[in-house]
Amino acid sequence: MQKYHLAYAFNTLISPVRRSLTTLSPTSSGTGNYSHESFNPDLAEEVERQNLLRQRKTEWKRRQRGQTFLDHLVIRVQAGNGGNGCIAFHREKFQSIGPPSGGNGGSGGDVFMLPTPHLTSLSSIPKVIRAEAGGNGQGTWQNGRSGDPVVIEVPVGTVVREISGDDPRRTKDEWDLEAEELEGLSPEERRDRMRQRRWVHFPRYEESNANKDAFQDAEATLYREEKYRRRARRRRLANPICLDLDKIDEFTPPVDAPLGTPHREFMGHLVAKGGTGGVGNPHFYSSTNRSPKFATRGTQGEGVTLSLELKLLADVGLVGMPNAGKSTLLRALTGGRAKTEVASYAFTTLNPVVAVVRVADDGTFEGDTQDVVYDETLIEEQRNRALMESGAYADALTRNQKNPISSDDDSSTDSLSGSTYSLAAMSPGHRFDAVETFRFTIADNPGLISRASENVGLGHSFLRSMERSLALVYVVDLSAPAPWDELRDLQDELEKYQAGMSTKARLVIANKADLLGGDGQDAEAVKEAREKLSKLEVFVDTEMLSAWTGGELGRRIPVVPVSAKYSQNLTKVVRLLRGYVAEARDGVENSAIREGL
Ligand SMILES: Nc1nc2c(ncn2[C@@H]2O[C@H](COP(=O)(O)OP(=O)(O)OP(=O)(O)O)[C@@H](O)[C@H]2O)c(=O)[nH]1
Ligand SMILES: [Mg+2]
Repeated sequence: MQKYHLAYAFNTLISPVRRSLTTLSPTSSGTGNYSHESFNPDLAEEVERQNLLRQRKTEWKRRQRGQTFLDHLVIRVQAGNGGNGCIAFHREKFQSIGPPSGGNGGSGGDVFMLPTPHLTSLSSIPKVIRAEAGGNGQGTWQNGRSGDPVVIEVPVGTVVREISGDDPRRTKDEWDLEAEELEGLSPEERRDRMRQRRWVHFPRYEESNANKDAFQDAEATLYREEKYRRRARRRRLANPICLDLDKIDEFTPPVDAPLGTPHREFMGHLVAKGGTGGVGNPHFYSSTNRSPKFATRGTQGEGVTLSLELKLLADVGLVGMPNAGKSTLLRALTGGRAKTEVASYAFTTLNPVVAVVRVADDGTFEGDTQDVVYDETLIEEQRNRALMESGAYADALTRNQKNPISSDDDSSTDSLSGSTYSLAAMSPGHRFDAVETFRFTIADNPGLISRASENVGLGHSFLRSMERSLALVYVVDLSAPAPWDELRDLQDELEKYQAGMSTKARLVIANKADLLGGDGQDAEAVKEAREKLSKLEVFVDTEMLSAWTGGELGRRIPVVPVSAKYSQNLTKVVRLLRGYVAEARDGVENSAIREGL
């Protein structure tokens, strides 16, 4: 109970400025909706500044304690420039005046983006990525080598959007840079600059080249070709990159491909194309120009600014206030395998953690045992250390040995509380002997509090990892004085993040039910607990459902009282979740088939 108040004390920790601002307007519900009379641009600016500061602090908090989880990032990608063409003339013994022999420049490296299943965070992606430039052409018809492509590996579930238009973060391309450079110059100066950017001349031949018809013809052709490139660029700008990398694409050659067709590795989605190489002087050789002394430069590779957003793909997302017991629940549902921290202070979990729930045909799941206690991780560690020092593990079999821990000797009694702790809970043994027939992923998330949309607490940006979940589950603390208020706030915050998001909620888990009803002997306490639960059910059935499109959904949200710490009543939770996930997956598959048709 004390923890609960602590969490709420956090909620009320608002800066004096914030407090003065919110009291200004009667219409303010914390979303910046100030009434017309009290609107003051200075104050609005101050609110925005405070919001930004809080947002930065939130980001900072989420990267604390060596956590390398990163779910949004802006990167600059620059494809390689094309290499320049070469001006050379062939020379060999007894042939002092040979034909032009300059090689072409190599093309610049492209940049690809490839979804990879083994990544779970964007933290390994550098902020600036450059592909290699193509090599310059050389004498004796040697073409420059092409620049190596760069493949950016991103986690599956990343959404890539190009930052375009007038956004100051957008990278300027070669046309923008040239337009800037030419601004305010006289026509002659402009022509000279444009020539410098496009042509390479044989040493000391720049002047004479400019006066030659052959060069002027070549220049006219080059500008004509440039028109196509400008048109292609306009088309590109009108269609900024938008990729949803939610599945792993693989390149498979067609089944009827002829034998010996090279199997190319799929490198991913092209995000920036490398520049093309310039042409060497043999390209300009003709009957009227036997010794061309000019070649073209390579073009610049495409440069794009991309915003990456990681929307983790977990089937089920847990939503709850801090300390509601989401992390404990995740550990209980996964047989202790989920590596998520549990502690009695608010905002223990700073970033989403995804784990797998394995279910057998008869509805049992991995870790489906009632004699395991999932305590706070620090306490478990201390207990574990004490057990190890006392030699309790000396005879324990390793998990690779068959039947790792027998049910008779896998528990030891805690002398302080008298409760029984299984060794299996402390060293998660994979005791799931039944045949797994269904599995789904579940994501534990940081706590969501009211006013999270204003970046109070950890903000609500982590909800992006739940946008794609097939089902959402509210986790509330049943021992709290008014769990229905928690639910109301959670629903509000989900809606503020994305309208309609709360319609994905399928289940309300009333956790910490073990704290109610006393020891079961006190009839009064049991009655009180029952009343509280039924009040919560009535709230969910009436107020919460009516908030969703006037209750049109026609779906009831069950309220399940559980104790995550003592693994009580979790089989029902898993059974329900399994049903929702299977139903949603079928729906997704059917719609995919419909779209395919
Ligand atoms: N008695 C009891 N305590 C529980 C239960 N579930 C969790 N707790 C305790 O509640 C506290 C908070 O649990 P967490 O799992 O860290 O809660 P959380 O929702 O993940 O909290 P944040 O990560 O801060 O958002 C811990 O001290 C847990 O031991 C339960 O079913 N019964
Ligand atoms: Mg947690």
